[in-house]
Amino acid sequence: MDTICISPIKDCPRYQELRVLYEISVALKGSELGIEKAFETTLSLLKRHFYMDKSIYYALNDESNELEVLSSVGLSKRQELLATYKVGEGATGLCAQFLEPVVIENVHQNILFLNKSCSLKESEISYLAIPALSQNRLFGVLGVSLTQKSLSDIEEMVTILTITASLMAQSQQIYQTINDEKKRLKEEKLYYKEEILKQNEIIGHSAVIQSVLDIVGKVACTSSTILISGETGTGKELIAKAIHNYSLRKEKPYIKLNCAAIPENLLETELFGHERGAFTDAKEMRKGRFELADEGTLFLDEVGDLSLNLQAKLLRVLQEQEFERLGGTKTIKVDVRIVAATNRDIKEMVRQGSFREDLFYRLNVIPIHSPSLRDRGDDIILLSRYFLERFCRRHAKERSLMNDAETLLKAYNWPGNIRELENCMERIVLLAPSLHVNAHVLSSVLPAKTQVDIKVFETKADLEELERQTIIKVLKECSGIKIHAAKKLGISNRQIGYKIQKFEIGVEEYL
Ligand SMILES: Nc1ncnc2c1ncn2[C@@H]1O[C@H](COP(=O)(O)OP(=O)(O)OP(=O)(O)O)[C@@H](O)[C@H]1O
Repeated sequence: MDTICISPIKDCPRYQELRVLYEISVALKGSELGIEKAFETTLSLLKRHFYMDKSIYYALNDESNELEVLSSVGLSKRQELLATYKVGEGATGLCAQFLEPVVIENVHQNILFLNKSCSLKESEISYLAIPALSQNRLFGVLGVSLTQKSLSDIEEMVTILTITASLMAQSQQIYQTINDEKKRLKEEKLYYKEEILKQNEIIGHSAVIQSVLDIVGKVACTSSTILISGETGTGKELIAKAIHNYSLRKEKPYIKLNCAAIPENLLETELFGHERGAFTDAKEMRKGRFELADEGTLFLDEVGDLSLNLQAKLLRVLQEQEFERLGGTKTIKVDVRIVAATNRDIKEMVRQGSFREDLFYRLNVIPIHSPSLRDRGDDIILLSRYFLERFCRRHAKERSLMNDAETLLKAYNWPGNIRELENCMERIVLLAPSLHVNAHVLSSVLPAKTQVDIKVFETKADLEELERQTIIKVLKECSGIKIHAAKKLGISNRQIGYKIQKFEIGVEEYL
């Protein structure tokens, strides 16, 4: 009987080469996680399979235009450092310059083989330098030293090494892209972190804001409930964040709920969450803000807008720190610090019966009043400069306030407080036609009814008149009490006394 003898495919030399290339592609697949290990495995596979003396991958340093060893098998660390080639220098450099393989058949007799690493051995015969290209761009050079035992067909070897070098270049390209992206994201994260920190900074030297910060410092580390009152835009939320950031809960969640921004029928779900199927649209269970804020701080903004029904529910949570999700029966216990805020006159609401007295006392354990901007004296200037600088940076512009503009800022009433000032400074940065912003330009970005007649600011006398008017206005507001007016204007008692005398203001009129 005839027997058919098929030689095993493993014995075929082509099979072995393809097998090595396959193993190399597998090794390089994981290179986006760390290129060193993948390249080392690749170079080891080449060295072992083709009986090479050394296999080296040089990466092109775009800045220095030099080829530096990224990975090698057969070189010591010191030799790796020595083996740096300029583009065009020696066989490795020429390969990078002409983007073509360079073959040195006898390394012992060829001046192009520079042996900068001082690692040449007797057993080495030839050297091949292959450009590592990806999308026609040079990423490095693959250099190998062949021995007597290495494959005899140089052309075949060049083909295999060209495929390998191209795979290595592709891996390097992917790795570099991922690394560049990671670096960019890291820098961006740092930038936003700093921006957020800066935006949370409470700016102000006035006595009124310093006393607020004093209270914040004292109560932040306790778990007491805090009620922040004050006009809109005075920084109540900023104070709430500062309380959280200075507290022992700072690593835990800070959750905000604006009670006025959510429709009454949804507010309960927002606060306490709901079980699956609690109502038609409740496809999944959802945690409410109380649960999300567990171990952290819950900021209830515009708490004065809560309905009486929800006030009763809130009171229960505050008393017992427990509640049930909508449609649920399980009682959930939480440890939440409440900071509430309102721009309404809550005491008046209690008197009128629209706010529960018991809830008011529960919330008002530590009252903090956020002062209006017009009561912060020179903080107006401090804050304007701060916002101006911030928006200049953001919009890459340069603007500065002239003296008459700053005087006008202090004279203006700021009904929208710091938020209004902030918006005003952004408008100035975007709209002011020139670097130096004067009162005329400033008045054009303030609300129409407050715009100041430009003529007022034509001379020094005009400015003094504005100052006189401002002092009279504040004196009237303070019923002629100089010490109060001085505080409000952010000047000393002596200064106000001097100005009253200078402008011949009859204080008695206002007493
Ligand atoms: N002292 C301050 N320093 C720097 N920025 C401030 C200061 N106070 C307030 N701001 C800024 O003013 C804007 C309004 O502040 P915030 O939202 O905290 O006011 P609010 O009193 O909570 O307003 P509302 O009552 O309308 O909710 C924010 O952009 C905030 O960053």
